[in-house]
Amino acid sequence: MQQITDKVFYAGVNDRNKNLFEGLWPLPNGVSYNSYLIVDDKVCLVDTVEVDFFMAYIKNIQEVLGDRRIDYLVVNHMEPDHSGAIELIRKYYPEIQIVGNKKTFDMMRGFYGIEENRVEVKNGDTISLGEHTMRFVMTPMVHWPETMMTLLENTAENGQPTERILFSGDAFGCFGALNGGLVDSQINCSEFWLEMVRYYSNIVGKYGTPVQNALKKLAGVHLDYICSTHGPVWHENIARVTDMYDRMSRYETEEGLVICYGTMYGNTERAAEVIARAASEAGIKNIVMYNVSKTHHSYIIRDVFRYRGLIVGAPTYNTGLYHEMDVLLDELSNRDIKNHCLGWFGSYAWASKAVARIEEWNTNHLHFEPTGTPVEIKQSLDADTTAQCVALGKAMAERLKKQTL
Ligand SMILES: Cc1cc2nc3c(=O)[nH]c(=O)nc-3n(C[C@H](O)[C@H](O)[C@H](O)COP(=O)(O)O)c2cc1C
Repeated sequence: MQQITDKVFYAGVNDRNKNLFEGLWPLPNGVSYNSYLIVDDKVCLVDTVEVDFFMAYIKNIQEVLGDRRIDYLVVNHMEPDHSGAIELIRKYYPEIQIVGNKKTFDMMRGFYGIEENRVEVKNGDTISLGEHTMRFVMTPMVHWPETMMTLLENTAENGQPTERILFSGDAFGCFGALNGGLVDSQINCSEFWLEMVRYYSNIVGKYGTPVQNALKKLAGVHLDYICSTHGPVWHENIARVTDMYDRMSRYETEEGLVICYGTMYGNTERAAEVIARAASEAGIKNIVMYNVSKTHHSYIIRDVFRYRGLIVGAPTYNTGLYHEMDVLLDELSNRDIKNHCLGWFGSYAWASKAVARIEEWNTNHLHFEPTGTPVEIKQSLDADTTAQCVALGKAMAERLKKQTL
């Protein structure tokens, strides 16, 4: 049994079996589905877990509660990795009242056919559990329309709560199973920071404005714990994770460059090496390079959220753009990323299309600031195109050094 405060317990589970979260995102270190129990005069369960883990989950709950019944189930988020166990929870606790907002219940009807024992809440509504009160904060599109957060406050005599716990749904969550420890102060969090960026950039990244709106609603509220639905409970690092969310949702980046290329026979790759060397010589320290066919795109997208500069290059393939690069540019376009510079290059053997196609992606979808002169390499690098690659790397470095976008 894992306890967070005198009244709040952990009931979640770890998934070290799944290869791809949402069928898309690699889980090298697994993932946790977090669920919490508030045990006050009334008992409240906050979110559930993916249904495959139900037997482990119900044992966790019973370990905390014994035969005690659960009065409420708060559903902060309807994504099935958190709502999947609702139907089974209702079988064990048939009188449980489900707390959600109007959109939660629209989805609950569609996903699970549940229409009864519902308590509908709006932004700012409260439910008292005894010594603690739950306050509901609507945070639509972080990252589904029904998303909300639940702020648990103790009922202080002078009206000023002395303890606040935010059950934040997927916000502030990250990939990575919990290996024994739960609260950040009990564990070495180093592996979680980049995984939080990867989680945010790939899954929530499109919704910067709704995240900013949510952060505004929480501004000035002193929090003692943030209990998200994936990864550690934040206690010591609350300022760090809220600052990370603030910066990521404003698409704020560090000085740095992602160079990403597709290649079959190495000519495009050689050009990427020349560009990287030139950017490095011009003073850029943070340069990461990826072969788009080798590295899962979620890691590339993560680093695009970290660094302001992006240079992409790929061969022409069947009168189009090398497929993996097309896919990556589509994925990046889908995330409404702002405040970035883009350079590009490509190679071909008889009729070039790659460079034009990358430019189309940028003009029509990405809208990054075009930086440097694109380079087209026929068959292999020669002195001319080598010099153009040097110029492209240098131009990007100079642009990144200027800071403002
Ligand atoms: C299956 C295939 C399709 C290709 N299609 C085209 C094409 O439509 N137009 C063209 O100019 N070159 C085409 N090429 C040639 C490559 O674009 C060219 O050799 C390029 O330099 C390869 O870059 P790399 O050495 O980085 O793999 C094709 C090559 C392959 C293997």
